[in-house]
Amino acid sequence: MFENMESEKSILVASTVDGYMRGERVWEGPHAGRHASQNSRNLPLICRPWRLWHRATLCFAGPRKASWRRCILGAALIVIVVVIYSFSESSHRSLLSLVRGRPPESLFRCNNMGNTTLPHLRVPPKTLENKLREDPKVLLFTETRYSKTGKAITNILVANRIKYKMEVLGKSLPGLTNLSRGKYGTVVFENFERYLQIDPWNRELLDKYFRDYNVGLIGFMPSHEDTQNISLNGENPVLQLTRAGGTITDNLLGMAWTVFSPDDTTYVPIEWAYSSVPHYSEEKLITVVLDKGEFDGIQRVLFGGNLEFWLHRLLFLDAMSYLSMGRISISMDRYVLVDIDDIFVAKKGIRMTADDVMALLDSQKRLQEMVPGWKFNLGFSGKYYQNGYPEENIGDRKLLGWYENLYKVGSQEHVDDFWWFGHMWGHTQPHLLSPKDLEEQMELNKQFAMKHNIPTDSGYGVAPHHSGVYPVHEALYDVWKKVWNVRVTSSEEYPHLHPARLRRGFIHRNIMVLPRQTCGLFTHTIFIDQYPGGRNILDVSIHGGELFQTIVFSPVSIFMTHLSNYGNDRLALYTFESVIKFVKCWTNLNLRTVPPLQLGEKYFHLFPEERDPIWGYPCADHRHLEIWAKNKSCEQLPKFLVIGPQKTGTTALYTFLAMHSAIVANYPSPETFEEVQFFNGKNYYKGIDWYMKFFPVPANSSSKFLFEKSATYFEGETVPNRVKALLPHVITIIPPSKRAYSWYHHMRAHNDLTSLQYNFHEVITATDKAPRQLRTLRNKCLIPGMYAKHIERWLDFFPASQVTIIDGEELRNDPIYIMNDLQKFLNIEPFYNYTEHLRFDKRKGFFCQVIEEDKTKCLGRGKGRIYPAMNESDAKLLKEYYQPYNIALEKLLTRLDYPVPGWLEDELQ
Ligand SMILES: Nc1ncnc2c1ncn2[C@@H]1O[C@H](COP(=O)(O)OS(=O)(=O)O)[C@@H](OP(=O)(O)O)[C@H]1O
Repeated sequence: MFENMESEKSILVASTVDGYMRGERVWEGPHAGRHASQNSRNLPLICRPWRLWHRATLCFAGPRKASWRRCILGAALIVIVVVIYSFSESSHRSLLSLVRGRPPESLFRCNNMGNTTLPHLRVPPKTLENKLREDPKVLLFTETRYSKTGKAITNILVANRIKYKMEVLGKSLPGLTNLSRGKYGTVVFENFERYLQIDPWNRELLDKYFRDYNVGLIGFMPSHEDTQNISLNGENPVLQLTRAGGTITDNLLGMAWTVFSPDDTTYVPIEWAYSSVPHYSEEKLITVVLDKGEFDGIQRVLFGGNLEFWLHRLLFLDAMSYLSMGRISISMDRYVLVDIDDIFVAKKGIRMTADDVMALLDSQKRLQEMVPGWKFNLGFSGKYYQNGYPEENIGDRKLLGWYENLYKVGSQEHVDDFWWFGHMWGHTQPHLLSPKDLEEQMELNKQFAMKHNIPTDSGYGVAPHHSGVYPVHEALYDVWKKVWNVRVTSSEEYPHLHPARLRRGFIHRNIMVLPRQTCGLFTHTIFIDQYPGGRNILDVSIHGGELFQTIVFSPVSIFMTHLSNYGNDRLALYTFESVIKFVKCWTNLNLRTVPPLQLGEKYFHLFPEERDPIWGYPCADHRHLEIWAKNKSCEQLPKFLVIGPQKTGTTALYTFLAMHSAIVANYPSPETFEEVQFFNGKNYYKGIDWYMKFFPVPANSSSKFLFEKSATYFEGETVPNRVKALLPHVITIIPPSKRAYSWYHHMRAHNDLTSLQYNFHEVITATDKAPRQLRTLRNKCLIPGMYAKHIERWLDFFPASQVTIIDGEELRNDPIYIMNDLQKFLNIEPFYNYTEHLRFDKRKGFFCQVIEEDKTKCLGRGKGRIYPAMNESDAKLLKEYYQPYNIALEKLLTRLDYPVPGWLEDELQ
């Protein structure tokens, strides 16, 4: 094979030079080679040595034999030009041969690949009555929030999307009062000693929980001693752990590791892992042991140390699966797709030659043997086709199959060997183009694809530098759909580049955005001996390190690589063949590759909760800012929100705020009663560009406080999380409990049929058997008044310092005091003295805006309606209904250092 490639290479060099000698673009069509070489004047620099060589040959064989002096001079010139050229272009490539060093080969040899039938995940026995709840969590006891092993554990849990609850112990021992019934599938002690130190009463409680729910324990031994004697009953030690092995009862029937020692401990496999994998030279081996629970009926997996060694991380996952009877298990399927971006884009000298293309194809075949369906996914920018050195231009053509099928147009075999997607015609970032230019560029790339028989129906697209995918540039989504019918893309930037394990997907306007991973190779990491930090860094990543763990911990991985990683030292081939081999050797995972569209569907089938995006604040991440259109500014986003709930005086607050010269309210939305209502409901899916249109474009000099009020935000389940990601501040206000009554009359005033059909009493006393519309009305009437519950949800996302709670009754009765106070909370300048601008209007019965000396402007008829007072029995009923919520509210306000409103005291009497 190697010999064939060599001979092929020499032919290719000759063909290229010949093509350029003709002064044409070579191999554009089947008959391109037929013209005689007439036009050799305007040769590119690269071909000059060839001309000199041609001259030199005349010394010996030409019709006009030159003098010997001229010949020697000519020869010397050739040598000088070649040497200078070779060195000036690249220290790694020489002009005539483009010969490079040998690409690296995998150092790792797997002893058992393909020879072992690996044990599979232990499924919960069907006969056993398993009392664990569905969707159990892990309960993790850590020493501090930042302890090393604790962090390693949470990183693994987060990467695998395993739910957990963390209890930071500090100096105390575990409080077991909040052990929810059957909720935890496994309990993990970052320091196993803490478990042993629990007082007998609490220990019995915890052990009972383990037994009742068939839950096991994972513990890590602190590393201060080499030998630990573990006594489970406080008397005779039943386990002796040493950091060089274990005197243990059994080993795990896990899913991830493949070799079991003959004497039933993990010592041998771990020793083998340490010794067979390059780069790991630990002095002491840490073993993992299983206590089968024969002593007290509780199964425990104990790690003799931390999780630094890669194999232990797999064992940890296995242990959780085993101890939770399979409930906390991750799937065994892993989908891996490798994108090669920048096809045709790389600069001269670091592009792929024909040899590189053959190596890519050979590697693809080898990968297919390990991973069914493996195909590289090529993203091209047609503008740079044939833009390299001659040998590289042959590489370009070879990717498309032109060379071998010179006389068979339309049968470009290599085109079909790969999957293809459009990158961008000139590799320009979409946010830098006008929508019209963007469309033109995409059209050009598509025309290019059609001309070269590249398939255009993959439904996948990738934007250069991820620009426009996230933060979303709507024009990109529009044009992608229009020109390419793109339905799936990928980005490293959502929600942020770092940390990589937290990258997630979302769907926007029916385009699936998948998280993309880096494999440690970038456009300029192309030679193994120049790998940043040394080759060892890449090799560690492959052999159990970051890259290996990315594949193991994410069911779907799309890797980003570039054309240059497949030329030069072909580092991408080395990297992927090595890591796939390593994964196959050490795990039972089923590796697969499917085309991007299928991959997208798979991803959101696995993680449906990720479909909905959470729009982040673009200015908090400098990378996002760089790929956000220059005409956009975070100054066009509100600085705070008035979030409701409805009927608590929010319109009065909104109006009074907007009176301030430094505060600017949103433009009214005609669709939703003037409120924007972005963070709840469907508007959120329109994206932040849509949202920003409700606010004035900031003038350079102004530092206005933009805000909006949507009374529907308060009780929306998803709202606090969405607001937190986008806006730095939020305020909320609190109304009296009679808001339910006000809301009911508001609905009647808006001719809501159900509220007209049923009286207030019928609404608030409707049971769950009542007609659906009545139940909906009842819920909307009553649920927002459970203030404590909703405010607690907001406080899960915001520090209390970013939330202010305003007493709605006070706002109504003394708005001047409230507004002056609020200005201080929001740090708004200049100070606006509301004393001069608000006045009580006797006719309206409320405070109104002072327009002139003797003139006020009040809120419209819809605010401060006149309706009969609530009857006493309903008031009593509601008082009882809201009592537990009001008690919780009183506690909450006291905790947050707010005065308890008078109306709340009344309610609680
Ligand atoms: N200054 C002033 N003028 C008029 N109304 C005032 C004022 N301050 C507070 N309120 C009370 O605000 C209640 C309406 O609340 P909202 O504006 O939040 O209602 S809405 O959700 O926007 O429909 C409204 O409720 P109703 O009395 O039931 O109409 C008022 O009691």
